[in-house]
Amino acid sequence: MSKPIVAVVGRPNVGKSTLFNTLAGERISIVQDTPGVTRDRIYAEVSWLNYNFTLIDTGGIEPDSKDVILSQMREQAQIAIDTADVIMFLVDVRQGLQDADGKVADMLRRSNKPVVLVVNKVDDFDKYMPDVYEFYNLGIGEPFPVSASSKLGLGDMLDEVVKHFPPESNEEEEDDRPRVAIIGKPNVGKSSLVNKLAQKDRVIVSNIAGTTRDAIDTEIRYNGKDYILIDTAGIRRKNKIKEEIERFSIIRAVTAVERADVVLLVIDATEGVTEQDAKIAGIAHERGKGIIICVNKWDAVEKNNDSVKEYTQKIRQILSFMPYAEILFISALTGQRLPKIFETMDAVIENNSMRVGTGVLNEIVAEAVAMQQPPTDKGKRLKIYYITQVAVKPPTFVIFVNDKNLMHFSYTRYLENRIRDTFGFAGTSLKFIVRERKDEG
Ligand SMILES: Nc1nc2c(ncn2[C@@H]2O[C@H](COP(=O)(O)OP(=O)(O)OP(=O)(O)O)[C@@H](O)[C@H]2O)c(=O)[nH]1
Ligand SMILES: Nc1nc2c(ncn2[C@@H]2O[C@H](COP(=O)(O)OP(=O)(O)OP(=O)(O)O)[C@@H](O)[C@H]2O)c(=O)[nH]1
Repeated sequence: MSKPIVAVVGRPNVGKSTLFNTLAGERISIVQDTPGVTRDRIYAEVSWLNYNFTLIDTGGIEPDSKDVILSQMREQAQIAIDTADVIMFLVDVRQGLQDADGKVADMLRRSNKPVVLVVNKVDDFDKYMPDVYEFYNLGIGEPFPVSASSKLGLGDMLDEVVKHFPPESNEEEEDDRPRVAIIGKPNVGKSSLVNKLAQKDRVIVSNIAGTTRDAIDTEIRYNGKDYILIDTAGIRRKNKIKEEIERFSIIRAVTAVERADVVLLVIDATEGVTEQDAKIAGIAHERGKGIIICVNKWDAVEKNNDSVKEYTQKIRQILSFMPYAEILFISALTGQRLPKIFETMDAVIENNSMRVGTGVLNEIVAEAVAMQQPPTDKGKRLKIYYITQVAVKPPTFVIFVNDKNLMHFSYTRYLENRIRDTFGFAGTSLKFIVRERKDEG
């Protein structure tokens, strides 16, 4: 089930970051072993009642002259319109209604996207409510008063936001064709790869029914099998600032990965793997998707016998949080290893939804425990009672133990590796949940 996307739009200083932090809370730093992205406040996972959604901050505007602010706000709003299921339009009760707010409101209204008007800095409802009503003039509906910093009014606001989420069982869920997201930094060759994969077999380029987003999906057929390519390269922005281009490529990646079964992370071989590649890779890793690293432009690299080995080492080092990812050296230009991409995609998708039996799983773990004693702390040894797979996409295992605190990351890693020795699970992350069961042993 892909999570709804909620984008926050608003003028500088209205409190976007504050709202973001309040809603995302500690969840922002949950993934310790993935690089930067979550800490950049570009996106975060939010849980509210039974709802989970991805919050995106399209902002990051430097306050400048009024003209610049307006044009940047339009840009932000456009990104939100292109990517989000629901838009939160944030305004500031202290600054009151501004010209730019009106212009952006017009734009949002025309998009027909659900918009929730949020009036921030209402720290005292009695005092500020009369000023809140002024925002009805924007013509985008009822203003929801909140205080992001004092955590007031957020419940009512979120109730309104989740009301607009698309119904859970839409056509996209029933469609069993694999969905492939092609992500990567600007200029690494994403469009070229999409075109090469689609080639003459491109069937339709269309909006897939049931999605409220405007992403363009391409349906392709290879060896008699259908796939849907989720294209993040099609949308062009005339951003001038480097940080903005980066922010936008991350937002595009988040929204595409959310809907995908398998992710092709495209890296430019002529540049080598970089920290920004790692940030984008982290998006797919966090969401437990199948991952294939496509080292593109391999035709343009001067190679020797060690090139593949050297590139692989460097990738494994910079993307150390995803040692399970498949790596392919390709050329979107010449079509080198195109069949291999499809073959690997099929395998990775299968691995990402593979189930293994509880019996054999427990045998493997028992053997692993016999080979390497579980850790102890203050004379108490970790005991592993039982392991079972509870979910797929990604394969998720629950391990029952005597004391959670004794289950170190390194021992989980060890068990993961033993499980991989038997079942492979190439290209997919595995998730482990440790539960305590005090009554045994
Ligand atoms: N009184 C009050 N101040 C707030 C509230 N929310 C945010 N602020 C303050 O407003 C200022 C701007 O908040 P930010 O969250 O940085 O605003 P922003 O929209 O992210 O700003 P940019 O990064 O410039 O786009 C800060 O000084 C916050 O402390 C609120 O609910 N009440
Ligand atoms: N030599 C070589 N050049 C390539 C290859 N793939 C793409 N290119 C070139 O790299 C440049 C960027 O390719 P695009 O496909 O536009 O890259 P993109 O990732 O879609 O770029 P954005 O839309 O900006 O994110 C173009 O000049 C391509 O011709 C390849 O396999 N080999």
